[in-house]
Amino acid sequence: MKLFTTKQIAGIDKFTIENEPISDIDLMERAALQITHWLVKRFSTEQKMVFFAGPGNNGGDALAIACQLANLDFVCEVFLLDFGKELKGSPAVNWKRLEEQNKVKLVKFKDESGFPELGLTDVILDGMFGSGLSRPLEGFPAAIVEEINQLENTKVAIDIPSGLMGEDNSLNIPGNIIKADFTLTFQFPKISFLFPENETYTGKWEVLPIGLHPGGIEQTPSNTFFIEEEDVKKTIASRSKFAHKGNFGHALLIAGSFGKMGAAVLASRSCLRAGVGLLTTHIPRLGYSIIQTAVPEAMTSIDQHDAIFTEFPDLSAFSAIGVGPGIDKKRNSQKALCELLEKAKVPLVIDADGLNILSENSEWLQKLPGKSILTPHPGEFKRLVGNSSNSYERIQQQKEFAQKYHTIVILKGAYTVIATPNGQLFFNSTGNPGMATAGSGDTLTGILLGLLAQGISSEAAAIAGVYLHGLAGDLAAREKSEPALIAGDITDYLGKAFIELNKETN
Ligand SMILES: NC(=O)C1=CN([C@@H]2O[C@H](COP(=O)(O)OP(=O)(O)OC[C@H]3O[C@@H](n4cnc5c(N)ncnc54)[C@H](O)[C@@H]3O)[C@@H](O)[C@H]2O)[C@@H](O)CC1
Ligand SMILES: Nc1ncnc2c1ncn2[C@@H]1O[C@H](COP(=O)(O)OP(=O)(O)O)[C@@H](O)[C@H]1O
Ligand SMILES: [K+]
Repeated sequence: MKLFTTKQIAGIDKFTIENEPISDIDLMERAALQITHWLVKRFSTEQKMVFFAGPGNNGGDALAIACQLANLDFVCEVFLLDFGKELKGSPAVNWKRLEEQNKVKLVKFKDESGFPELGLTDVILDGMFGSGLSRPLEGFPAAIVEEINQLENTKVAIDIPSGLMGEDNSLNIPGNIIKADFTLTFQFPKISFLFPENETYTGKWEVLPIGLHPGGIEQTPSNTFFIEEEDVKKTIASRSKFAHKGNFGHALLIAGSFGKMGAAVLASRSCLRAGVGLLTTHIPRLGYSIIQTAVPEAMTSIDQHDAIFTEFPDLSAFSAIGVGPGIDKKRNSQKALCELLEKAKVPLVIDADGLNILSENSEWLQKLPGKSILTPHPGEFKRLVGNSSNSYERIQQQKEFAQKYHTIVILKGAYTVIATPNGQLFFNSTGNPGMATAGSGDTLTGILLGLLAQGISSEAAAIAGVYLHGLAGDLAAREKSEPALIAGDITDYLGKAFIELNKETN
């Protein structure tokens, strides 16, 4: 799914109005109805619905929802922020409809002194500002936001919490943004919802489709995407009846050191489960019996060193190479990594200590084989790329880095972001907080390596790998719970993730 800026979404709204065609007021009614349905399912008519409406279409939505709910026997009150200007267009039509309906208490107020007393169970609907917000809130509307944020009542934001920008909030004033429990957003997730620091404003968010015109969506260019099932299905081909293991690549994984052999085991297992034909795991001498026992399907390549990575086998047999999980950063390992970068002719997946070594030797980044994949978590990213003051800035840095070094950067998190060398960004839609557990990054490295080794392009392997990793985590969490989920479960559920992906195709 393409993701758009709020400005682009306004353009798609306009396109829909002109080309469906549908009147502005009917589109607003359709959007409002989606929210009304959601509210009716969640709340009872015993709870009063208190709306705060602004001067634009977001306010217009609030008025339309109030009208619809009142017709369904909900007690509603509307408080309209009065900026001294008459309402125009659809918001004005909806205000008139409410006056004529005569079921909803309507109040206009100009300053904080007009702020109402609320009952404990009243639900607050925030329809003050939506995607038309042009600058951070200040003065009267900011004071109302502050009052609302102090209340314990359940708060539902219409389209976007008032005060929050759809993309860049670096210059915003944190106290002047509504902190909602739920945000019901129209048609597309707003990009700012995907950043961890904005969870406090959006609460749980849901996308409600409002039937925007497919032609408008198609013709609006975007280089930012939300990864969904259909983006991944096309990457995972079904196997020929006559397939043999030689058809699915030979991966080399360099992982583990004394005390960290688990990383090599986790990554090896998930590489195999991702469907690779052959896997050779290169490990220090003392890890030999561990890997042979824990992962009998893998062949081994044994380092001359007992405890760390200092050399690698002849590379000619391998279709992709993974390096980093648990390798430590000793001087000889650094040297070996540098040599690997110089000799490798196939894409690498570099994770964990592999990335930390690169951070300490940034001039080696020039040596990366084209279309290699780097998988930093935010701490590794900071060491590799530098500081950033917020997530929006960080993904700009990520984009530049991927372009500069012609590499794919996977910044791991709740909404993992993939940056490609051609300037595109892909946000992942799967995964859960149960995956915040030791070793779950190692399993991702294994999956990426397994896909890459099968000849899947680096971009497609990154997108599919991240999605499948999250999906396996989601399926595992369903049965194991989030707290009890451990990294190995992700690997164990990878099979179910492939089946789930296939299910829809048939
Ligand atoms: N036909 C459409 O375009 C649709 C729009 N929809 C709704 O319309 C919203 C966007 O509506 P609008 O473009 O009217 O914008 P908003 O309703 O978000 O706000 C625009 C108004 O707020 C004022 N404003 C902006 N920033 C301000 C600030 N910092 N302080 C004080 N005033 C400020 C503007 O001057 C303008 O009067 C969406 O979020 C969504 O809720 C939905 O009804 C779906 C259809
Ligand atoms: N809250 C979360 N929601 C979804 N996925 C998560 C969450 N927390 C962590 N993950 C995923 O788990 C993995 C953690 O990787 P990493 O931090 O490298 O762990 P480790 O170093 O222990 O292997 C990443 O793929 C990340 O996207
Ligand atoms: K809002």
